[in-house]
Amino acid sequence: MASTLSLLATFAIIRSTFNDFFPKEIREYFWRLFRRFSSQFILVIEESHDGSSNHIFKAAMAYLGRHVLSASSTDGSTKRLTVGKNENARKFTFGLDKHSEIVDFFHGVPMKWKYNSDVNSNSNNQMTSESRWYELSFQKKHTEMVMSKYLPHVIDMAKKLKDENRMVKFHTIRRERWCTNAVNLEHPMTFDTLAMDGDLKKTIVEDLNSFTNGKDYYKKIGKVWKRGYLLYGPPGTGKSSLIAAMANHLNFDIYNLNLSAVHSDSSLEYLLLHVSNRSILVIEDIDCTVKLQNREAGDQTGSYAHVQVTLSGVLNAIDGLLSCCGDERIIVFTTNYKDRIDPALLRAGRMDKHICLSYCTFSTFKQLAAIYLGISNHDLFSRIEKIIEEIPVPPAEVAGELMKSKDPKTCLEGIIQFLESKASEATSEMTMPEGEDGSNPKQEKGSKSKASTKTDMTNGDSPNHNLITFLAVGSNSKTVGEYTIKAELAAILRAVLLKHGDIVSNSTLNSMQCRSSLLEIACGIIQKLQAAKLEDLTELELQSMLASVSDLESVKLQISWLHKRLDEIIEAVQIVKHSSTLEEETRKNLQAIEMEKELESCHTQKPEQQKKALQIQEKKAVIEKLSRTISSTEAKLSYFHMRSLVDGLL
Ligand SMILES: Nc1ncnc2c1ncn2[C@@H]1O[C@H](COP(=O)(O)OP(=O)(O)OP(=O)(O)O)[C@@H](O)[C@H]1O
Repeated sequence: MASTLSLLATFAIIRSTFNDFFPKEIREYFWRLFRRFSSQFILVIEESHDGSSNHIFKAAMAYLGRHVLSASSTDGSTKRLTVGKNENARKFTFGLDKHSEIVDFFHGVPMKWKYNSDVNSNSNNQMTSESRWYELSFQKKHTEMVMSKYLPHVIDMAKKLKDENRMVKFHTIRRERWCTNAVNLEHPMTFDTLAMDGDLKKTIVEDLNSFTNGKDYYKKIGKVWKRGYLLYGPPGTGKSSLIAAMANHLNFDIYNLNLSAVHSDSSLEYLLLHVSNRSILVIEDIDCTVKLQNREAGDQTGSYAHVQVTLSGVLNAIDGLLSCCGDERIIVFTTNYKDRIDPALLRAGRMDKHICLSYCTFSTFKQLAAIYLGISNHDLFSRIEKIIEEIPVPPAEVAGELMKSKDPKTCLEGIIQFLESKASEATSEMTMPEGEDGSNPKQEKGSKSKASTKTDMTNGDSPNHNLITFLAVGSNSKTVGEYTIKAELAAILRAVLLKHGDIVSNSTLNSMQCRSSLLEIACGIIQKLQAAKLEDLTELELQSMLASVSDLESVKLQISWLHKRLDEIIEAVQIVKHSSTLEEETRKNLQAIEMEKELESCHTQKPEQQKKALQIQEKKAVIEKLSRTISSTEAKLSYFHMRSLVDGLL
């Protein structure tokens, strides 16, 4: 490379001497002659091409913008560069100044770039336009390589640089359309400042990187280049922060889709068709949209009655044909209550990764202390470790406490005080009498205790490890055999073990605490069924129970009998729904017969009378068929109407 540079420098000196001694016309004659025999090739890349802007010119501008600083000048002279930054760019952009040259080495081959510009003026010597072009010169023998490799490389790199340098935008909805003026997302959260347990952060980053580098892979397997993440966990555990970190890491825009601001599936469709590639579509608090299913079934009551988006509209957005209209897209659902989400949304292939964000563990606390106070250890850490593992406190609350003082000792003492007061609150709640349903009235519904939200990341295809529930062993717990379980469920567990044996003995979870938790979930489901009548249960509730049972089965709990019973109950609930439709149909047919009869009596002409009589006969046949279906569905239902939903299970 050094010898090439000195050659270029010598060439430049000869050229300048030549310019001093010969007039322009002679110089140009010599240059033409020289070029004819020269082994050099020059590509002229003009700003516009065939009347529109030249893609290669723009790419060259962006590419050289990055390389000008490190590239060599052709003759060792000072490089003249331009520098600028526009509002939507993250960094400065550099460029070659007029008539400047640089050499870029591609696989060791020198590529000489020169930037030119010329002002076009009219007869009054007024400037009308400016022509700009690059000259790329290289040795003729490299022509093939330049065309097939170097120019595509310039274009690819330019695209990457442009993506890297653009500001991340945050798009919101206004009147069922994306706002035209998206704001810059200046959220400072990155994966460096996000505190997370164990390897979870590394796993997420690797997953994102392999997704963005996976264009060819997705093409090869015939799958749309998109990825779905479900982020779940209690409030303040970092779901929104994780989304911001993802967007900053990938430099992807965020499209915040607030479903309650969308009033029809067609508006949803429109919005999704106008989400750009390389973006993250966020649907927060998806558990609220579970109501979608009820709306489909005609439930227009409640706080979601005004929302018209249906479940199938949302499903179509995730994995229907609509989802194919775009590339390199990420869809993120967030929820505080995973168990309230419609199981259809969680089915394999829809949400590829389920990420649980949990309460603050000691490891998360240490990361937060390093971020906020810049300390990796302190004498007070051991006290914090003891308390923090015992109580559910979201990272957001710990972060709030860490901001109260910059002095580590004062701040950590404040945190200890804060955690201790939380612990004493929790103790007083534990000793309060339980509500009718056995729940602690003070504890937020759906929230789990600490161990139940242990951070984990599971594949959407194998939902399981999020079942571990923390068991408060105390006055509310009882031991049945080797297992400790909520006192109110002890009788059910005893009956289950008696009838089905040790259903947890083959479980993939080994500790007694985890096994007890699995049994507690199963018994909780049985308890709900035991207390309910068929008409009390919605299909949604039952599907959610079924999802939990499937999760339990995936960790080898032997409860196929409970699975089968839930399937039967769901079928019965569907029959109830169906039978009311059948009854409605029968009523309509009866009404129609009455009308036909009246019309029949009005007609004096025989053919008309015969026609009406025929129509009446047809309607009667339909009614007969309907009543046969109704009585067979009633027979099926009577099984559950006459006995408990768990009859024969215990
Ligand atoms: N894991 C974390 N690491 C660092 N900071 C965090 C973390 N979790 C929460 N925080 C801090 O708490 C604030 C609130 O957290 P965030 O909004 O991300 O929680 P969330 O889970 O999205 O809550 P919600 O369910 O209420 O929307 C963040 O702005 C951040 O400062």
